[in-house]
Amino acid sequence: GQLGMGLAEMLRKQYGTDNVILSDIKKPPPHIFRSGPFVYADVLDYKHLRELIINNQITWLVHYSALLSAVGEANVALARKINITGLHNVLDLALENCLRLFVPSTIGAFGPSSPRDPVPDLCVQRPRTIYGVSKVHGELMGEYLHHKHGLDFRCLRYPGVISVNTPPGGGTTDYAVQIFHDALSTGHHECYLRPDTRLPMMHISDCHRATVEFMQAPECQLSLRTYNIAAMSFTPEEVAQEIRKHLPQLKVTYSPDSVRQTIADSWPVRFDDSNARRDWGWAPAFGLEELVVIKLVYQP
Ligand SMILES: NC(=O)C1=CN([C@@H]2O[C@H](COP(=O)(O)OP(=O)(O)OC[C@H]3O[C@@H](n4cnc5c(N)ncnc54)[C@H](O)[C@@H]3O)[C@@H](O)[C@H]2O)C=CC1
Ligand SMILES: CC(=O)[C@H](N)C(=O)O
Repeated sequence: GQLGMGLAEMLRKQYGTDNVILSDIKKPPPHIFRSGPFVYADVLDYKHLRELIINNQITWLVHYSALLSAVGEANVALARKINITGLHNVLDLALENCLRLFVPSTIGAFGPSSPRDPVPDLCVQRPRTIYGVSKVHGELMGEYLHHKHGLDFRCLRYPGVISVNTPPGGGTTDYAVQIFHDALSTGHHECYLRPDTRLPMMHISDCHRATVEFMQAPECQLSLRTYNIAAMSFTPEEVAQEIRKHLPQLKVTYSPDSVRQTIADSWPVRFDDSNARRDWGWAPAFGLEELVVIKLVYQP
């Protein structure tokens, strides 16, 4: 997906093009296919993953494959398979082959009984989506294998990521990507969330940088294996208002979708990322103002 392609690009700049293999079950766009090694790999195919790891002398594994929150609710059986069975395959392979393993978690790993403003790293986690349940399971499995067998498992809970202008994978925070696309094309965005729905968000470049910096942090600096990372929190109304500073004609109408609104209402409104800041020096570069400028003026 979007996040994997961007992260591969960043890692290739640091570690060399041929030293980073991108994989998916979907065909990437031609410029990605040409930009470095790409292989087909299904996370449900354990033997094939093992073959890839051994034949390519893999040392780090970044596991991004997942069904996101809204799509997961629409297909729970598939989400369970990809998000849980797929994760188990990856955990076993990482342990077996002494790989450093990164798996992202999400604001979706919290639920209505978690503190929401702000949510700390350690608190009640009772999410009500299959996506959230699978992510909490991932956090716990990774930490368990770290403590029991020394697996170098690292996990960041990402906010909603504002990626480039391509269709996102069916999440609850996708409107925040779509609204920029609509602002620049038709000038009209129909939002599936209520105007006052506040959620933690992050520009994709901050997300990639956090991931790489966290992966590179010496183990002795980490007091946790799963950290919240934050950059900004906004509502549809606030982001629309900020966009109108540049494109005053933007029109936003609201037609809340009950599935995604219910999910959003159960998620944190703000992330407490003080542990990430203290332990390995996390600091975001983009707030709402900078996000809107880069999206509308430079459009990455
Ligand atoms: N985009 C966001 O706002 C956030 C993303 N994350 C996490 O980051 C990761 C990446 O997210 P995105 O790139 O946004 O999602 P995405 O939906 O764009 O990408 C997921 C990728 O997984 C692939 N996939 C599906 N089934 C597979 C299988 N059986 N084997 C191998 N690959 C398979 C899909 O083809 C897709 O390219 C996910 O784990 C997600 O939970 C966490 C929080 C926020
Ligand atoms: C925040 C996420 O994990 C993802 N973007 C989603 O909305 O499902």
